[in-house]
Amino acid sequence: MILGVTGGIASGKSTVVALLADLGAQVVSADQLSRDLVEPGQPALAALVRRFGETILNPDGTLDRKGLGSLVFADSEARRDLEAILHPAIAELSRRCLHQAAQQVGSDGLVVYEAPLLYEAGAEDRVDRVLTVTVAEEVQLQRLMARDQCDAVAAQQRIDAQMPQEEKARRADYVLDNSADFPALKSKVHQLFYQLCPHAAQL
Ligand SMILES: CC(C)(COP(=O)(O)OP(=O)(O)OC[C@H]1O[C@@H](n2cnc3c(N)ncnc32)[C@H](O)[C@@H]1O)[C@@H](O)C(=O)NCCC(=O)NCCS
Ligand SMILES: Nc1ncnc2c1ncn2[C@@H]1O[C@H](COP(=O)(O)OP(=O)(O)OP(=O)(O)O)[C@@H](O)[C@H]1O
Repeated sequence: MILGVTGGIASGKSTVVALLADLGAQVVSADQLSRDLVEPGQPALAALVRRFGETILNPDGTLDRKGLGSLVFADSEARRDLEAILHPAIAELSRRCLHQAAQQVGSDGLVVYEAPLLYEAGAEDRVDRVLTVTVAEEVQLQRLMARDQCDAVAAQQRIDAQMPQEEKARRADYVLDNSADFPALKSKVHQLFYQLCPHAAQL
């Protein structure tokens, strides 16, 4: 079974996925794959430089993620161009990684595909079921500002660049709200895991 985990920015996807990994799930992360694809020497990085110019590079030739982020979250046309370059490559690589992970865990195991833009990118067909992680709006803003050390304007721009979380929740098979504390989240994640993998409870 491949479970897609999605949700708004800073909703707690990575936190949920880390808990599932502790329980034995194999994880494929779209965010991580998108980072791997823009390492120096990769064709996607060269395509980004052609579109956005050398100023998106740090002096050592790596991608200036903060700089590119400030650019694309303030300009939806630039964001669409970035996605047109990266999403097809993420799609191809994630399909390969998911296939490999599914073979590794076997028929009783759980593979998790962490993908913030699962619905926006039309990636539902890569997974069997979808879990949306939600969080109260004011908690989301606070957690995002604290984690990324950004102001409310920059945080809100990123939130607004994604499909509303209510829509992600409406489309999902499972919804976990993460507005409360870590122990509350952990208990919800464990419950869901044993529902998805009942055999694991007997181990
Ligand atoms: C714009 C970039 C350079 C900013 O890098 P940065 O290190 O600051 O952020 P990071 O990659 O860790 O992303 C943090 C979160 O931002 C959100 N986010 C990222 N890209 C997008 C996007 N195109 N649209 C909406 N939200 C996005 C996601 O919730 C993601 O989890 C980077 O996010 C990027 O290359 N994005 C394009 C690829 C993409 O769509 N990735 C997200 C899903 S695979
Ligand atoms: N229940 C919780 N209580 C307090 N803080 C939390 C809780 N869950 C997550 N956090 C914190 O909120 C921030 C966002 O969580 P996390 O990074 O897991 O979100 P995400 O959905 O993966 O974000 P992104 O979309 O940017 O990848 C992190 O700093 C995390 O430690």
